[in-house]
Amino acid sequence: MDPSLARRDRRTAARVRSAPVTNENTRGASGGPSSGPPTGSPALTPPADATAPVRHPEAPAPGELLGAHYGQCFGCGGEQQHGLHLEARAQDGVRVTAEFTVKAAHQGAPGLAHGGVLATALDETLGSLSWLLRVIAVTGKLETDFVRPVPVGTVLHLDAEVTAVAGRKIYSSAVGRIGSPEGPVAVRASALFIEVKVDHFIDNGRPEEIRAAMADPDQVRRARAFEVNP
Ligand SMILES: CCCCCCCC/C=C\CCCCCCCC(=O)SCCNC(=O)CCNC(=O)[C@H](O)C(C)(C)COP(=O)(O)OP(=O)(O)OC[C@H]1O[C@@H](n2cnc3c(N)ncnc32)[C@H](O)[C@@H]1OP(=O)(O)O
Repeated sequence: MDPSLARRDRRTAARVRSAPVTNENTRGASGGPSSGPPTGSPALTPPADATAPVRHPEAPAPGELLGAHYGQCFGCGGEQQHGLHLEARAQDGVRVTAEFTVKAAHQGAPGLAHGGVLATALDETLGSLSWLLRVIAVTGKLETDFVRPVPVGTVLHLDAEVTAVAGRKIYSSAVGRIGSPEGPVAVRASALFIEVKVDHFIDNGRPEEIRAAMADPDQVRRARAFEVNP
C-alpha cells in the first residue's frame, strides 16, 4: 500500500478510537436503549392508539437467561455451529440485554464485523423480547444505524426494549455498545415485529424441520408457552 495512504488510514483509525462519547450515545435516565435519536421511518412510529407494553406476569425474572427459542436458530441456537450463540437475559420492564462476541468468521472488512451480522445480532436481541410479552412475533421491519466500526474480538453489549404495542404490531428499539454496557454506541436499531401464531411456522417452514420440531416435546412446549394468555 502507498505509505501516505497507510498513514491516513492510521489517522482515521485513531480519530474513530478517540471519538468522544456524546450525549446522544449515552444511556437515558430509564437505563433503556430508547434514548437515541428518533429514526426516520414512519412505519416505525407507533400510531396514536398504541399502548405501553405490558410485561407478562409469568415472564422470566429480571436477570434470568432466556435460552434459545429454537436449537437451530442462527442467532441463539446452541445446536447451530455456525450461529452467533447470542445469550439474552431478561431485565425489568419489557427489556432484555445480550452479549455478542464478534469472531473472525463474522468479518466484512479485514478485522471488522460485517454489518449484516451486526443487524442479525440486533434482530435476535429484539426478537427475544417476545419472551417477556409471551407472544410469538416475527420481524416485519428492521432499521439499523451503524455508528462505529466494530473490530473482531469485541464483545458487543446489546440492550433492547419494547416501546409500544398496537394490536399485533410491536415497536421496539435496541443499541449495541462496544466493550461494556456503558461503552460507546456502535449500532442502533428500531424495529416493528408482528405477532403471529405457531401456525405461521407450521404453514411456512420446510416440512422436514417442522416435523422434527413437532416431534421434540421441549420445542413444542417452548412454542406453545408463547400462546398462553394471562
Ligand atoms: C411446533 C412447531 C415449532 C415451531 C417453533 C416456533 C418457535 C418460535 C418462537 C419464536 C420465533 C421467533 C423467531 C425470532 C427470530 C428473530 C426474528 C426474525 O428474524 S423473524 C424472521 C424474519 N421475518 C419474517 O420472516 C417475517 C416475514 N413476513 C411475514 O411473514 C408477514 O409479512 C407478517 C407475518 C410479518 C405479516 O403478515 P400478516 O399477513 O400476518 O399481517 P399483515 O396484515 O400483512 O400485517 C399486520 C400489520 O403489520 C403491518 N406490517 C407488516 N409488515 C410490515 C412492514 N414490513 N412494515 C410496516 N408495517 C408492516 C401491516 O401494515 C399491518 O398493519 P395494520 O394492522 O394494517 O395497521
